[in-house]
Amino acid sequence: MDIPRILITAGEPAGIGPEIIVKMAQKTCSDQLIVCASPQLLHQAAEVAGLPLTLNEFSVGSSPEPHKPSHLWVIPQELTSEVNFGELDVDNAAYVLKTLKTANDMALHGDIDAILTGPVHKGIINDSGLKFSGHTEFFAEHSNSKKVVMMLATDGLRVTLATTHLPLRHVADAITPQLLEEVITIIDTELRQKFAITHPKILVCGLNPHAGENDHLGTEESRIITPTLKTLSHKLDATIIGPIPADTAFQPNKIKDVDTVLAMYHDQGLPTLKYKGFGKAVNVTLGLPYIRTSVDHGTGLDIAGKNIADIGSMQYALQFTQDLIRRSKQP
Ligand SMILES: NC(=O)c1ccc[n+]([C@@H]2O[C@H](COP(=O)([O-])OP(=O)(O)OC[C@H]3O[C@@H](n4cnc5c(N)ncnc54)[C@H](O)[C@@H]3O)[C@@H](O)[C@H]2O)c1
Ligand SMILES: N[C@H](C(=O)O)[C@H](O)COP(=O)(O)O
Repeated sequence: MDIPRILITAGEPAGIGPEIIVKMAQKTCSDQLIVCASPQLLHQAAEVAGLPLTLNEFSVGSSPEPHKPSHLWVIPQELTSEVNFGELDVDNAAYVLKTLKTANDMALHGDIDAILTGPVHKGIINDSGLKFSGHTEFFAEHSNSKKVVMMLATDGLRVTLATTHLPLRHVADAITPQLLEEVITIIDTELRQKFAITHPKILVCGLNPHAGENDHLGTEESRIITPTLKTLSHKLDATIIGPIPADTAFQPNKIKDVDTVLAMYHDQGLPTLKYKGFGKAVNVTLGLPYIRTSVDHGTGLDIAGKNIADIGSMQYALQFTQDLIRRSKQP
């Protein structure tokens, strides 16, 4: 029997990532769960959670085994500094990126079937002198992917983003025909391949208030978005609707039969998604040569070490990852 291998990165060591992994490890799972993290940190998180944990070092040549509750396979990575939950430490930033690089390399090499990432803290990584915008951009760069797309999904809504971790003042300049064409083509392809949707329906938000209000509140819609959507409607076998004013794009009757809402920027799309589904949503990167998913939340520094972190999103992301793997293996 083919048992998929899912590699989980524990993320920021001082955040809630290690705790939610240890909590999730108590559950059953038909796939093999491997964690790339410091073993000492995972034991520290198990102590905080008051839960049993047995770690075994993972070896690529071993036969895959289904997950055993309270056990985890581990790819050890050394921390530089001891961790106090809730307290960021620049000295451990390189450790975080090493876990991501290890996951990327193993996925490219076919040693694992998917990567599921725990939350990282972008700020502390940059404070350490290492340039980092997010997992999405990191994995795109390290897998040599020309373009990738961030999607967050919960039951009844998938939001995709034309731009990701970009300062708001740069967003308008980034919205070009080429960017929209690349992004929408990836969404169209991946909705078919990863989600088995035969004729994708994509609702595209405008950039400006009221989608530009006939050019009185911005011209990106008439100059860039509308003509590009027209071209793509002829080129792709997909229904592309828009640009729709973002303030009403998420009305239930508008989204009820669309496969994704494409927002022009991070905080145009994600607040709605996180209002609807925080704690039961997943982040997935479209356009990578491997499957990569993540939780919908951040490092939760305010609750780290308190044993109150909820594992809902981690469980949702795990189930979603398993579904993606199964679908990818279907002929
Ligand atoms: N997947 C990722 O790596 C990811 C995702 C989002 C944010 N981040 C990063 O996380 C850091 C902190 O971001 P933030 O404070 O805006 O968002 P956050 O998600 O860490 O916290 C927002 C609020 O939600 C609560 N919360 C988060 N996860 C929870 C859980 N599992 N159970 C219970 N409560 C939970 C927190 O306590 C906090 O009150 C930032 O550096 C951000 O960039 C990373
Ligand atoms: N944009 C994501 C969110 O708000 O949930 C988060 O920052 C994580 O992004 P990456 O997966 O690129 O790290």
